Amino acid sequence: MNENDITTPPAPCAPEDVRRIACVGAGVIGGGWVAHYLARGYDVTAWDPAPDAEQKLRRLVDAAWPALTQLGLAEGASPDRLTVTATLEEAVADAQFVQESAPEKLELKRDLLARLDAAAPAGVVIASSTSGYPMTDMQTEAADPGRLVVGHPFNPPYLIPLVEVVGGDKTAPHAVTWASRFYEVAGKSVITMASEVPGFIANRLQEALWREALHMVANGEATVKEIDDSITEGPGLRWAFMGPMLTFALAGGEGGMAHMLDHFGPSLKSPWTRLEAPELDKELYDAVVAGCDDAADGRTIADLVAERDQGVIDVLRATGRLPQQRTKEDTK
Ligand SMILES: NC(=O)C1=CN([C@@H]2O[C@H](COP(=O)(O)OP(=O)(O)OC[C@H]3O[C@@H](n4cnc5c(N)ncnc54)[C@H](O)[C@@H]3O)[C@@H](O)[C@H]2O)C=CC1
Ligand SMILES: C[N+](C)(C)CC(=O)CC(=O)[O-]
Repeated sequence: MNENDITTPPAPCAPEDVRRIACVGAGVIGGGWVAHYLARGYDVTAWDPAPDAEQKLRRLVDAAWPALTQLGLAEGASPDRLTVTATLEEAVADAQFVQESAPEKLELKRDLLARLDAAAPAGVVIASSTSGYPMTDMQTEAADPGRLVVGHPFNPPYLIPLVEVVGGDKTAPHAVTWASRFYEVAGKSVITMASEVPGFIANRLQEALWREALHMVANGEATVKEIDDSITEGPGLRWAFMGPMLTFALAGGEGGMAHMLDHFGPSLKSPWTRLEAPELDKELYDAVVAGCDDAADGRTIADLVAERDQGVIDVLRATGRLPQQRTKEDTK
């Protein structure tokens, strides 16, 4: 959308000045957002139509609080700063940011986002936690679609840092910029996507793995336990600190990603997955090699190998699969 076509007013306050957040839909993810925002010292209003929603929400926050306390609470943070309202309108009336986390049903999201848009103060950015719907498909009923963005979290939002932010065709670019900055200020790690793609980035990757796993179970090729062990005892150990691209660059030894592609590129055509492999043409080859160089950010292959090896040892230790490191004091 052209910035000149935008009628969406700017947000009434800067991302740094937000104090009051509304969370609409308070199940697994909405409740997790509530816990996160409370721990970061915000005042939170929540609304959820389920009759037992308030008890469930308060139980979720209480259960999360010890972990959040361990991580370090913001000054003044308290579960007492949560207000559960009787109506959606009350929840958002005074909000400076709205996070929608209602069930993953397109019609429901369309109607709810339109209701939130009608009730929230002008310009306030409204983010949807959707796991995969493009905002273009959800913003169809809203009077001001310009302030609607996707803010896709990971479970539980109070511990997993990533939020993927992206707008739809009718989202004002300034709303996307505002939301990304807001999430950073609120302690999240943000990827602002340049364009919409269903499932965003991380869920497309997770879903590919998940579909392949389901095919293997359905065909009797692997058990559920073998699938889980193959990740927790294998690649999952590396993915906690190094993504799949740089990890595979190290499979190319001193030749890095270029050698990895020369060596293993042909196996893209082997029947290793049920997904169709993309053509490994020069453009893709160069983009992957250059992307790895960018991600390495000046670190040599030797630096990355040392980093990976230490990371795997740290993860093995942290998950109780290696003895905790003993200090000289312990061994006296
Ligand atoms: N569960 C997960 O791991 C993740 C879920 N998400 C997304 O978060 C959103 C919520 O999912 P969950 O929390 O898992 O679902 P959930 O089923 O745990 O919670 C949904 C909540 O929405 C409430 N609700 C029902 N109708 C509503 C309405 N019209 N307006 C407002 N609230 C309504 C329900 O009472 C329930 O408490 C979905 O869009 C989902 O795709 C995103 C990331 C991870
Ligand atoms: C299962 N899920 C598709 C709803 C998962 C997510 O959207 C993100 C996550 O927490 O992995």
